[in-house]
Parts: sequence; structure tokens; C-alpha cells
Amino acid sequence: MALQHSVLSPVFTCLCSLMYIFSTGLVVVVAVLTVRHIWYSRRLSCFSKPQTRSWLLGHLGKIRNTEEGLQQMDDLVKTYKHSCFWFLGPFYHLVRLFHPDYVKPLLMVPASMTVKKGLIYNHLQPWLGDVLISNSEVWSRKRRLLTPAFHFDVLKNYITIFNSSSKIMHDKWCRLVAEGKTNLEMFDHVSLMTLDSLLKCAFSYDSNCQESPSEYVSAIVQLCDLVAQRQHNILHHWDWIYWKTQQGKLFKQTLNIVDLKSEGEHLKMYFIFGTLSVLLMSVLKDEDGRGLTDEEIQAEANTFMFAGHDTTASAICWMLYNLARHEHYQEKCRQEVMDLMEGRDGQEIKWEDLSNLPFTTMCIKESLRLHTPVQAVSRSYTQDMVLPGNRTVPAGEICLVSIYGTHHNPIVWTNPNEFDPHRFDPGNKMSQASHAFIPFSSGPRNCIGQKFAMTELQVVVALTLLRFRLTPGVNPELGSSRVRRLPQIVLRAEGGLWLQLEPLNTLRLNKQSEE
Ligand code: HEM
Repeated sequence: MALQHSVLSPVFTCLCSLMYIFSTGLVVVVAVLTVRHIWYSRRLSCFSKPQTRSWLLGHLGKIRNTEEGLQQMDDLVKTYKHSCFWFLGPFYHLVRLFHPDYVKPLLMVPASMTVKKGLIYNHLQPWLGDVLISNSEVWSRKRRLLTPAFHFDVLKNYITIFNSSSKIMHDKWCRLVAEGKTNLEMFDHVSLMTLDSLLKCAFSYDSNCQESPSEYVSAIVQLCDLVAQRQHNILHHWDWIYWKTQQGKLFKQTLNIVDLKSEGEHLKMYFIFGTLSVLLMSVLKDEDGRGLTDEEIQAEANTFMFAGHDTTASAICWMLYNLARHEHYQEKCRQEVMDLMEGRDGQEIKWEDLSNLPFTTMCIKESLRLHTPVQAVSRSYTQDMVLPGNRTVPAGEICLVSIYGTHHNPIVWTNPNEFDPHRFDPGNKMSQASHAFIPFSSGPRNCIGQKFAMTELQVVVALTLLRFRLTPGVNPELGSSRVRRLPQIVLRAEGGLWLQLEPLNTLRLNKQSEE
């Protein structure tokens, strides 16, 4: 008994000390969070604060990545008109902005004063390195190196790739329709097609991913899904928790697959000799004659795959959906493309054709407004930012610039939930208003791939209309043609986006496929 006591007593003392340290630590953390919370709330009191759950939890759990979440955003924009202040417990304090006059001064700030900071960027870092998220000098050097790779002269060369990748997808659709499968989920097909063309453009690498599964391509898709899942679970925002979870472990495993240094040594070589990379490697050296290191090439490749494929796929799918819903606009676009093709032998969109698709381009822009692929971008600033109405965003504060909110703001757009391509008539002032239409963000940190994306959109949409008539499909999960939007990293649809396809010119297309 005495022996037992003598052993237990140091254990007991040790346990007590641990509990004491733990509870003191907890009290300190709670105190720091509370003081920080009160401090931020005071500084942001110039912004309206929508109703909270409680003074401490704030709007935690109120941001929903569902159809209802988007409708809630519509209400927020209607009520608060330009901006408001949200906080997610004592952890995150956000200024949400959704009016061009508020968005513009923030997006146009020089890159040297801008920090890309927010809920998602940190989760991308292990995959993308610092390209998308890096700040100031690191970013500006890379942006300088990359910009010429997106010049018109380079983009021109990609037109053939966009044509051929679309043809592979369309041939597949024809085969499925011939088997009686006329109701198809668009994201599955279009995402593979955008990945296929991106791999061909950036790596000169023919993955054949539209026809047979590719480990690399599946890994990219999985990483996108994992980043989206992580965003929705606030506990997973802390690295020390996330890396211990199953999802965190899966993320690490999947990263190894896209690692050019291990699995994809051949991909690295492709990237180095690919069209884009020839420019990056040989022509483009910075002032000190430095090119990109191996790590930078890896990060660059990952960034293109992440930033370029899902965004463009989302834009294409929603555009096709909008045309399926509005038959007369679909017919008008098809007529425009057919007029262009008259007298030609094949069905190939050329670079010179792109400026001769004015109505189709108006529809694409309207679709990018209504179904904005990227919902929001976030920023913080190295100094206080003064906005209209003498409101100040303190330095270091996270600003969530809502592209969706700006595109759906009824002060800016009449009947914002209607698909009306005539908003983008060249003479229409509404769409010309500065920062009313920002699908690719704006300012120094805008999308470097916007011309690439617009070109791909024009080619894919024009060819799809030449070959298929589209009508709304039936979503098997919902058992109807109802569509519920799903705002993830890009805008998707719950249970997928289903369309009915009716091939046009069947004979001609079959003949081409046989060849
Ligand atoms: C419709 C298609 C696309 C949309 C809607 C879109 C949208 C955007 C937006 C909103 C941003 C700003 C992100 C932020 O500030 O956090 C961005 C950045 C970026 N995008 Fe895109 N994007 C598209 C296609 C592409 C393509 C095809 C590529 C490459 C091939 C690309 C490469 C990038 C890169 C590298 C950045 C980071 C730019 C920087 O920080 O300097 N994007 N994109």
C-alpha cells in the first residue's frame, strides 16, 4: 500500500501540474481571442453588422455553401447594398463587399500593398506553393515571367488544341447518344476536356484523359475536392488538426501523385518543353538572368492545373445550361456560328472567327455574370483602406470581395437573376460600368488566364452548338430538371448539371469520326 502510494503520488502531482498548465493555457487563449474579437468589432463598427447568433459566435455556421447560401447572399446584397461586417466566432473577422464603388478601390490597390489572405489560400499552399498566394516581390517576379506566355501570339497556337479536345468530347457524346444515353452530366465530361486541353497547352502532353482514366488527372480532381471539403469544416482550418485527419492524410498522398519530381518525371520534362514553358524557360529571364527553379516549375504547373481547369469547366457548363434554358438565344448563337461556317469544309473554329461571334460572346459574358465561376476573392492590406462613406478597413483585416454579390446587386443590374445577354450590347452602359462585371477579378492580381479562358469558351460553345441541340436534362438525384447551385471552389450544381443532347448533322459528324 505504502509502495503504491509512493508511486502514485508523483504521478498525481504530475497530472495536477499538466491540468494546471492546460487550464492556464486555455484561459490565456480564450482571453486573447476575446480581447482580439472586441478590438476588431470596435474597429469595424463603421460597417453594418447583419444579425448574429450571439455576441461571441457571430455568424459562425451562417455561411452555407448551398443554393440557400446564395439566396441568403442575394438578401444580404438587397439589404446592405454595398458592404457589411461578419465574424465567424472569435476566429475570423471579415468585411464583405458587393458594390463596384467599394470593390474597385480594394482590387486596384498596388500589389505591393496587397496580401492574398483568407479562408482558402492557406489551404492551397501545400499544393500550389506560393504562386497564387505569394505576395509582393515573389509574386511580381513570377507574374512578369508568366505574362508573355498568355500573349495573343501564344494563345493563337492553342486554338487547334481547343478544337481537337472539343471534338474528342463531342465524339464521345455521339457514342453515348447512340447507346440511348441522351441525358448527360456536363461537369464530368467538360472538366476532363478542359484538363485535356490544359495539359496539351501547358505541357504539350497528350494524357488521353478523356478516353481512359489518368492517375495524374484523377489526383488533380481529388485535390480540388479535398480543398473544397476542408473549407467547409472550420476545425480543419488548423493545420495541426487537418494533417491528422483522414482527409489530411489523403491530401498528402494525392500530392505525391501530382509531384513532378516523383511520379511525373516525364511530366516535368513535358512542362519544360511545352509551348508555355519554352517561353518561361528560354525567353523569359528576369533582370538578373534567373529563370525558374525546379520548385517554381512544380508550383507553376500545379497552379495552372488548379486555376485553369475547373474554372473554365464551370463557365462552359453553365453557359450550355443557360442556352438550354433559353432556346431562342441558343438558336441565335447557332445561326451566328453556322453563318460563319458556311461554305467551309470542316468544322474548325479559327482565331480570326472569334471576333465574328458577337452575340455568342455576349451570351458567354452574361453567363459569367449570372453563374460566376469564382464566387469571391479575399484580400488584406498593409495599410488602412478608406472606402466611400468614410468607412475604413483596418490594415490586416480580411476583405471578402464578393464577385457573385457584385454581379447580383440590384442597384447595379436590373433583374439580376434573369439571363439577358443584351446587357452586354456594346451600347449598354450598365455592363460598361467600372467593376460591375468582374468574373476574372481585377487590378494587379486579376486572372492571368482570362484571354485563354475566353478563347476556350468561344471555341467549345461554338462547336457544341454546331453539333448538338441542348435542352434541360433530368437530375437523377433530384428526380427533376430542377437545378440547385452548389458554390464550392467554383460554382457547380448539386448532383451535377444535366442536359439532354440531340446531335445535329449526325451523318457528317459520324463520317468525320470514322476518318
Ligand atoms: C472562366 C475561367 C476562369 C475564371 C472565372 C477565373 C477567375 C479567376 C479569378 C477570379 C482570379 C483571382 C483569384 C484571386 O484573387 O484569388 C484568378 C486568378 C488566376 N487565374 Fe484564373 N480564371 C479562369 C481561368 C483561368 C485559366 C484558364 C488559367 C490558366 C491557364 C488561370 C490562371 C490563373 C492564375 C495563375 C491566377 C493567379 C493570378 C495572380 O495572382 O497573379 N485562370 N482567376
